[in-house]
Amino acid sequence: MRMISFFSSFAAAWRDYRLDSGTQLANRYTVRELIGEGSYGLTYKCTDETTGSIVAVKQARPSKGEYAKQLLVHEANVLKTLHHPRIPGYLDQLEEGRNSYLVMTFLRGATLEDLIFGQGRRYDEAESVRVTLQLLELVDDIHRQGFVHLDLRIPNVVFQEEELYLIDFGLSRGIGESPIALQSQGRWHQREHAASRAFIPAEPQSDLEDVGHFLLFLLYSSFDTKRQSSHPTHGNRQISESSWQDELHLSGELTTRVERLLQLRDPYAHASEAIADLKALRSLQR
Ligand SMILES: Nc1ncnc2c1ncn2[C@@H]1O[C@H](COP(=O)(O)OP(=O)(O)OP(=O)(O)O)[C@@H](O)[C@H]1O
Repeated sequence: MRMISFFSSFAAAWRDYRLDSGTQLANRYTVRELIGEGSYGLTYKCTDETTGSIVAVKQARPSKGEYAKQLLVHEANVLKTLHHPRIPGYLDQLEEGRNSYLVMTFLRGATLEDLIFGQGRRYDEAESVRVTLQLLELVDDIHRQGFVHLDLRIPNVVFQEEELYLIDFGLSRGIGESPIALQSQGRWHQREHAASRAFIPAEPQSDLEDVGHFLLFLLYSSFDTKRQSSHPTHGNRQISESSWQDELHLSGELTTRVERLLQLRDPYAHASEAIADLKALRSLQR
């Protein structure tokens, strides 16, 4: 059994080899460096030789087969429809050999996950609310365009000069739309993050609940330095809901807002309602 798992991870690593700097894709995009990787994609910073501009090229992770390709095509379709200056713009799609690629506008900056866990950035209550409001404004706009993101997590939020951007629309769906592309998947996919998220209702409330977990992550970033007891697992969306109230010692006003986002009481119906409520809190904090 252990030999099988050794060989399957070896095979996955071999199939997911990184493209070297200088590699040309479709005689147009020159790879400069790998900028990030997730479970389903490897993203490269490339030069578009026809325009001279820097672009981001996301490759469907070869070891994840057809499923990663389906997610990439889905993401491309979403980005073709959705338009916002704070999300990547769709540029192109390529098939080369057995590989599929999505070309999009390049976002400079670091993900919130890198800022908190890599650079030790801390967010106090006021800053956590300010950043969450930036996210909610963007999410509200996405909802108004008829979509839900459904994967609002700190690795999917990028900061460029203190401005917030959102990436990874692979799990995004139209509001009310049924789950995508899981029909042909083997059992091993069922345990994975994307599969576990695929059946979440495509409703604005699902995103608002994720925003609640996002806000807790920001708040826990300063809790970490103050006390050395329990803290959320790296990248894990499920922070213990029974304990954060005891651990974080938030003001009553902020606790109520987090609970409403997490749908533990009187849930917000729309992002705009949460925005108005957090803005009211911010004026109390001043
Ligand atoms: N448009 C972009 N500009 C700059 N960097 C990007 C862009 N898109 C993605 N990245 C980088 O690539 C990384 C992986 O991208 P992404 O999250 O879309 O991949 P994924 O495989 O779908 O991830 P996940 O496992 O979270 O589903 C990101 O964390 C980010 O660092």
